[in-house]
Amino acid sequence: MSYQFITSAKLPTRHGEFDIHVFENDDGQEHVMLTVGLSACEQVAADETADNTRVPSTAHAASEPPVPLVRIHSECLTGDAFSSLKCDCGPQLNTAMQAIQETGCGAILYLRQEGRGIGLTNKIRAYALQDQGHDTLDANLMLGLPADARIYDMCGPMLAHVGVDAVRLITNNPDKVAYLTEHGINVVERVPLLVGVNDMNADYLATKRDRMGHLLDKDFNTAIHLNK
Ligand SMILES: Nc1nc2c(ncn2[C@@H]2O[C@H](COP(=O)(O)OP(=O)(O)OP(=O)(O)O)[C@@H](O)[C@H]2O)c(=O)[nH]1
Ligand SMILES: [Zn+2]
Repeated sequence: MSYQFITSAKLPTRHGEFDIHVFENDDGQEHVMLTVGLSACEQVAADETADNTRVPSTAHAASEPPVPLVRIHSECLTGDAFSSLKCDCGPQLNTAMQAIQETGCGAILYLRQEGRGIGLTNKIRAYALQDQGHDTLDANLMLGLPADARIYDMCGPMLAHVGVDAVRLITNNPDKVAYLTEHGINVVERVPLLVGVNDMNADYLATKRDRMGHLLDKDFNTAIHLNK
């Protein structure tokens, strides 16, 4: 599958101004990236290269350009748009946008892989099974669907478009770290993100921790609580 950059524009948000970039794959599926400060990061890097012969190495290290803070976020219509309490997606998205604005250098890759890649209709079918008491993993399996059908091969081309080959990745999901690392993107740091825990999603988070390998501790409190 190949991914083409289509267009970009400014996007003011309540967290600050981003650039929004749209990409399309061969099937016409759209993925979106929000960026802030990446051209500024590149400018620092370019200045560093130009000054390299004159700047002592310690000073050079001190003024290294920041590694962009990046969130790979999978579409969740119910959480991102409708403030669902069944998951943590909405608070994760907002917190990541805020944190990236605060660092001044980073990106949100908003991947159109609703319902961990099974699509909205199947996710709502899975929710119906969850209403009957099944957990998030079993509900997918009972529908004959994979636990997680997502792919991440669009991330490399999207990041390359803005010159990023090293990231501080905001995630609790080790699959994302592994995928990027295996595909030539240096994950300098994993930044845990735990926000939006409530009585309605505590079991869901526990299932992700206990059955899906997500890096959340017993009481959900080892992850850094970024701003809510
Ligand atoms: N099939 C299914 N998908 C869900 C469910 N709840 C949330 N999702 C989807 O799960 C995706 C988000 O994945 P998560 O497992 O919450 O988190 P992650 O992206 O793997 O990991 P983090 O980077 O730590 O957030 C979004 O596409 C949601 O639409 C559910 O109960 N069933
Ligand atoms: Zn969600």
